[in-house]
Amino acid sequence: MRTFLLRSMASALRRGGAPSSPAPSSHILRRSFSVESGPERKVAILGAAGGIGQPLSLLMKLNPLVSRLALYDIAGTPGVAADVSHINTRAEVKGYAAEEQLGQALEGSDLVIIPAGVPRKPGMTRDDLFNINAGIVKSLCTAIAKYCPDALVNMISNPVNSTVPIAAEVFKKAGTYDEKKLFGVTMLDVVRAKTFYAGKANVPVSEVNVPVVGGHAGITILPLFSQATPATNALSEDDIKALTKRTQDGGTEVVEAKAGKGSATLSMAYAGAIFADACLKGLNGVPDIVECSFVQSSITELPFFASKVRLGKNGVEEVLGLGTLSEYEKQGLENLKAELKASIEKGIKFAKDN
Ligand SMILES: NC(=O)C1=CN([C@@H]2O[C@H](COP(=O)(O)OP(=O)(O)OC[C@H]3O[C@@H](n4cnc5c(N)ncnc54)[C@H](O)[C@@H]3O)[C@@H](O)[C@H]2O)C=CC1
Ligand SMILES: O=C([O-])CC(=O)C(=O)O
Repeated sequence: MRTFLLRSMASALRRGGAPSSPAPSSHILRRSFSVESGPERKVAILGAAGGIGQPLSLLMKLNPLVSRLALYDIAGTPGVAADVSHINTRAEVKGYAAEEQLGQALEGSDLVIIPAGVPRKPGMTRDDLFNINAGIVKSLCTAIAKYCPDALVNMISNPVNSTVPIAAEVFKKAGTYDEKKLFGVTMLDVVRAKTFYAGKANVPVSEVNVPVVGGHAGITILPLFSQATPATNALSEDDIKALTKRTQDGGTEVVEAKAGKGSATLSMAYAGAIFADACLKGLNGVPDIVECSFVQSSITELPFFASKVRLGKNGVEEVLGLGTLSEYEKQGLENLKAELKASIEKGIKFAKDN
């Protein structure tokens, strides 16, 4: 079944003179998002009025798998919720503006997406956000444990390498931890790796796949271009090194370009919406949904690690292995472990001490 959204976008394009069949944007959306509806699914976005939260709220409102959309923020929610609620798609939108409404926002959620917290400014690392964002994530996860302990959680707030372990500890303390349900969103690294690879290898970007493993900060981001598809012989070792560095520094590239006005928001909202869609498809029993995410893992000696993950009715169905790595990638894997381990331990210690 095509959604109203797809039909109306297609007809809008036709009105604008674009070829009537196939409509390019409906094609794009078909590739990126679900076009089927399905069972009732409630999604809550915490931090919904922020730079990521607003476009993410829009994209989740366009997703036909969502029947209820709860938008929560400590500032600016009513305006965003009223605005998004006028869009004539399936999801019924409600805004929740103050801390005492957080419980209502969360109750009955199947999926909670967290882009709440401060973003970087030029010169900062993601870890510089720890002092503020750790406390925000901890209090939001405490509420999730209380009001929707069975929901899947998509953690966007940085530093992801620490905020995911914080969330795990909070859930453990509350007795609600299920490692299958907690995801660090590293999808933007995949989105970037695909875009940069397609440009350099001169292959159609819509066909590209590149796994990105490790974590979500600097050298902990490890794109596996040796496994990129479609494969190409056109790239030299130097090209691969440059692509790897650009993927690792993608966030900083945006922070610098925004020159003090925040970090990636639009591309992150896109990546977050794609990942949330994959989680919902998994919950709905769609087979063979595989995306990269930072999850509890035993594929290396580190307790959390990003890799390909098969999604299913309970969240993580299977954490997939790393596959065959090139010598350069093997080195990258060894190089990232110390930093990733320290970030994970910092998150665990914070949650235990606070
Ligand atoms: N995982 C990833 O790949 C990426 C992660 N990020 C991270 O996402 C986070 C958000 O970034 P932006 O949206 O650009 O920031 P922003 O400052 O534009 O928005 C953050 C929103 O969170 C809200 N907020 C703060 N404390 C809250 C609380 N206790 N409860 C609910 N809402 C609260 C604020 O009111 C604000 O609306 C940052 O930590 C950023 O580093 C950004 C890009 C990519
Ligand atoms: O770089 C940042 O601070 C935001 C982020 O995580 C990204 O864009 O990958």
